[in-house]
Amino acid sequence: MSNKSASVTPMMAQFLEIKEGHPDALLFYRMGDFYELFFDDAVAAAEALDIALTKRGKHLGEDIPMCGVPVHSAEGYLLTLIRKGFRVAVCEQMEDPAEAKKRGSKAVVKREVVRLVTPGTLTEESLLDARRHNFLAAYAQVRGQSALAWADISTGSLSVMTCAPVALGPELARLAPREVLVSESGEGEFGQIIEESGASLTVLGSAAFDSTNGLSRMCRLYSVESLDGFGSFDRHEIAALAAVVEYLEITQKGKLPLLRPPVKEYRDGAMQIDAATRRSLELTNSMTGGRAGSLLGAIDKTITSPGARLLERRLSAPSRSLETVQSRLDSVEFAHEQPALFEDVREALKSVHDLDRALSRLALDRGGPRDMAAIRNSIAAARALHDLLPEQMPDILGHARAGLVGLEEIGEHLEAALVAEPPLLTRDGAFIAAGYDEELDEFRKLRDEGRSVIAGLQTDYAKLSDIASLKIKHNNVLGYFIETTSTHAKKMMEPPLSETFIHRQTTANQVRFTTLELSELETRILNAGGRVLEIEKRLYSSLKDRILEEAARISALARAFAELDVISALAKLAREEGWTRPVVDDTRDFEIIGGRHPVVEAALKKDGTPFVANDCNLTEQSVWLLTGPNMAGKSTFLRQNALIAALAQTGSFVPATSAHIGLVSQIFSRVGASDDLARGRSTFMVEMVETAAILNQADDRALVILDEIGRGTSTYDGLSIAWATLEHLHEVNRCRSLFATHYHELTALSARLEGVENATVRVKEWEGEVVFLHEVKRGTAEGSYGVQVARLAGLPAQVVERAKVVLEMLEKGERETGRGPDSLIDELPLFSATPSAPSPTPATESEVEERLKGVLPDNLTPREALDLVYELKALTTPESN
Ligand SMILES: Nc1ncnc2c1ncn2[C@@H]1O[C@H](COP(=O)(O)OP(=O)(O)OP(=O)(O)O)[C@@H](O)[C@H]1O
Repeated sequence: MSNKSASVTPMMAQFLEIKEGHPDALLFYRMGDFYELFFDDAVAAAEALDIALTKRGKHLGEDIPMCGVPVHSAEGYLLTLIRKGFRVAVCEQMEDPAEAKKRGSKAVVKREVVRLVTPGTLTEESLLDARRHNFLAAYAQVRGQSALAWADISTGSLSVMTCAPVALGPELARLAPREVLVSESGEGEFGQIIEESGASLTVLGSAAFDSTNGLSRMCRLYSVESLDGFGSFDRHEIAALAAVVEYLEITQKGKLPLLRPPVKEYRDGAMQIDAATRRSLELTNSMTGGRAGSLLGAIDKTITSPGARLLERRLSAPSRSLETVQSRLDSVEFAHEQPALFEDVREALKSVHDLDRALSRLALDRGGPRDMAAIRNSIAAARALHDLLPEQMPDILGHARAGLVGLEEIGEHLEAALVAEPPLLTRDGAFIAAGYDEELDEFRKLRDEGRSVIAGLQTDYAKLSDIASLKIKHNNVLGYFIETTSTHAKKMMEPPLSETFIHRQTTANQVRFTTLELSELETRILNAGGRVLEIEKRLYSSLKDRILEEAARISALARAFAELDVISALAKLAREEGWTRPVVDDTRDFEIIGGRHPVVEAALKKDGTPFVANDCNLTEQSVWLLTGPNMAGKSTFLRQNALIAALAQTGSFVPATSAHIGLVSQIFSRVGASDDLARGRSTFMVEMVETAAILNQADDRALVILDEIGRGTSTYDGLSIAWATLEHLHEVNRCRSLFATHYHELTALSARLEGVENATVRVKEWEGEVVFLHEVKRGTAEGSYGVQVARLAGLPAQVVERAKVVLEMLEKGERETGRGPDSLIDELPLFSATPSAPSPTPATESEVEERLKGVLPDNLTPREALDLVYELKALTTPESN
């Protein structure tokens, strides 16, 4: 494709040259109202977008494949392409085609790539999920130390954290960045981890990660001599930050977004939750991927998008600082106690906009008047909120309140400058309010009221000439002109009137004139529209500068809104759902009374089924060994306790009657492993890898939840692994754990291990059926009821009956002979030879009843009656067929 030949048209030559600079992006080549794509780009885009592939001219004797998308609807196509993993280089026309023509008929319009659109660098509202962050991250290693930096250019946040390679996976799982940068040398080691996190991987040259150049790049960005004012950053952290900034410069073509100073985060500041735990707890995403069905989905009552993003950040990283947790809880409690006041706060928040994203678009010149109006309206809302809130409030609320003021001046300025409901784009003007700029008002008057200005002039001239019939008219040849009948020609063309009126044309009955004033007026009217636009654009630009000067304060306002939103949302949730404030302290206690699983509870509520609350106490005995039949509610119980801990340390009230939680450092949860075919691991292998991670990492402040460890292998192997794992947790990790198992043999361990308590989820047997009570009680399960549960699931009656027989024999055999299943198997009669066990409640009963219901005995012939008897017999005893 880069092979140029003499037959290449100038335009194609330009295309090829630009494309050469962006080999791994689709090139959106602007041609008038379309972005055109050529060659392989066209083929790939046409398929991805499901649009027609055509051709345009020839290159080296071959047709050039082409497709195109209209500029006005390009965003939708961009979104599809980005979602499908492409990156797009947007190449614009940098001059008016008329300019190019001046250089000769063959001259090509100047074009340049103005932006590279990649998953991590989106800013358009339509391309972003308002309630989620869009992070771009970079992972750097300098002299054996590593750091992860991440930015959301749509909000301007930039953070960095020292992050050893083992922590990379968990941190990526927490942040869920859309795109991660690594250096060429890091690709081999980290590429897979990054891709497994779901992010798109971008490899940059090592120079982008150079910490010395990086430091000066960062200093230039913030116009400072050193970064010390923002905190102390190590070389590897600077390298990661600098790579993010470098990449933004590359993709935004030098136009840097408004990045706030970098914030240094510490891994041990937050509860550590690895990727598998996040998945199994469904903290912020459900198993199926979305917010719906996740804990976040169930608890999010925020009103604003920045509030939703803050809540997600908090819930993704529950705090490990007692001070932070208490302070958040104090604020939620305050809001909880004043429902009326905080309903008003929520009402006021409805007129608050996404300030961070508006600011970012303005800074990147992708904004518009509506972004300014968003800032204006939000400042007005801030004032209203400030008036609502009392002076004396807990810290976080107090700080938020203080952040609501200080922008009055710019607020008033924007009130005066902008119309109430400005249009989206600057292109067509009409967003600056009347009375803001005299010159603009005048030009608008000329443009809009041109006719009446002219009508006024007509009256003036009629008076001056004393010709009542004098008219000012307009045609396309002359433009505006003054017209009188021929009878007045002489008078008009003689002094003193000829000093004012200049003769233009004489027709059969009329004479036409102009005046200096009229032609000036005409030029002004003609230019007025253009001038109006020009002035509006100039004013837009100076308003934008004013806003950007206040960016730091506007960001602080945005944070204040988000904080108020999160706190009032959590308070509302607690009130509506009857949640309580947890006691969080520095102990290793863990006692939940009447705990509930918020997501399962909400799902049950829809069917009108009540959720059974359950207690959990790991204070005395730190390990609970939970047995109970399938479907009894073990997984729900396990998860709910982990979720309650996460919620408490997020700073939220919790779904329980009371909760006492000693700060949890890490949560590990393995609930129902699944295959990881992509990595070539079986269910069992995944489970073992994950169990290994827990046993190697859990410290004595961890909370570990293990569900049916070892079920993916043979009974004895599984039992032994579960046994040893439980012992290790108890003796070595010494953490608080909930351990659910089907191996009833394990319950014997509680007698030997002091810190192990048996618990079970109760069921009742009623008329041969299991009834789930969902109640967790200390003690061991009486049976496993697996066969009964299988029947509930609709397993064919024959299979259920057969399973019962096998089970009975196995149990009996083991009891009486102490032999294992292998030796018993030979003694079991084969399936076909099984005596038909009378079923207490045959599954076919209803079929018989149904068949009988449709029979009218009086209408049956003897032969039909006999057939019916055979038919019914067949239905009740299928084995005899
Ligand atoms: N406390 C509860 N109150 C009411 N219903 C519950 C409760 N706990 C669980 N359930 C219901 O029981 C269903 C099964 O729960 P869960 O998946 O926790 O069972 P399990 O014992 O882990 O089963 P398995 O061993 O088969 O995985 C849930 O989907 C829910 O509908």
